[in-house]
Amino acid sequence: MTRAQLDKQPHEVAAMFDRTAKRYDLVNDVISLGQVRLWRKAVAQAVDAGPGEIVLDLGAGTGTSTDSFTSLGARAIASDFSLGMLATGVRRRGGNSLTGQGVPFIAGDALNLPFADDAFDAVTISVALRNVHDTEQALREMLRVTKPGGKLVILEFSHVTVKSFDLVYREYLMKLLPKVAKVFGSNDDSYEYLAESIRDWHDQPALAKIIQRAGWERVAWRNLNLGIVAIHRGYKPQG
Ligand SMILES: C[S@@+](CC[C@H](N)C(=O)[O-])C[C@H]1O[C@@H](n2cnc3c(N)ncnc32)[C@H](O)[C@@H]1O
Repeated sequence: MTRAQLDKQPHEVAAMFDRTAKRYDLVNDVISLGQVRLWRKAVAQAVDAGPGEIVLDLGAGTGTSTDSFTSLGARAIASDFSLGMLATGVRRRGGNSLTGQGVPFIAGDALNLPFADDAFDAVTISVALRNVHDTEQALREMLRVTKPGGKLVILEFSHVTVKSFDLVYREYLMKLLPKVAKVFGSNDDSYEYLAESIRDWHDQPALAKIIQRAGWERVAWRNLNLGIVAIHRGYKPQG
């Protein structure tokens, strides 16, 4: 378990996201310099879910990550344990948590999902696995609720692969990012935690090993923006 995960208990993580919920998407756009929109498109392409398929977006927050799947015709469910993030997403879609623009918002803990076995064609989690207290248990739960042969797609901050750029990026991450986030409305330690949790997170091969250990097969990854983020993919064994 990483240092940042050790420092914050699950209820503290949920409370932190409750506090940042209203400004979350704006701050995300600003601190990623708009790149988050491209990352979401790449995730939707990796999930590649068509009409009739059902996708679980875990740690979905306000549901912005979920929208990229419904725009391709799939059905998608947004699930998260921060009621503040879910409520913000529901409000933006006109108020009904079960029918708001076709995306149901379901409160649930990634470590103990409120869904049946083999329920989803694909399970995905965007910039949220890092925040879950027990990475491997979350990956096992995702495996349980995915249909045999179904897909896992993870978007997560990762490790920059070009050394000279890594030095610049780390300066931005640890010094500038928390300051920029504060200007746009975050007035607590949430974005210091964000920066630390990114710095302390597994690199690409280490995360791939954890995914395999949890039972997924054919695990592979693709770097975006020189490894600032990576998309990991895996499949649930057929039988
Ligand atoms: C950085 S946000 C990502 C939101 C969204 N996926 C996106 O791409 O914008 C991380 C989310 O993970 C959620 N989260 C963290 N641990 C969780 C857990 N154990 N169960 C469910 N959600 C969790 C937080 O509440 C938060 O909304």
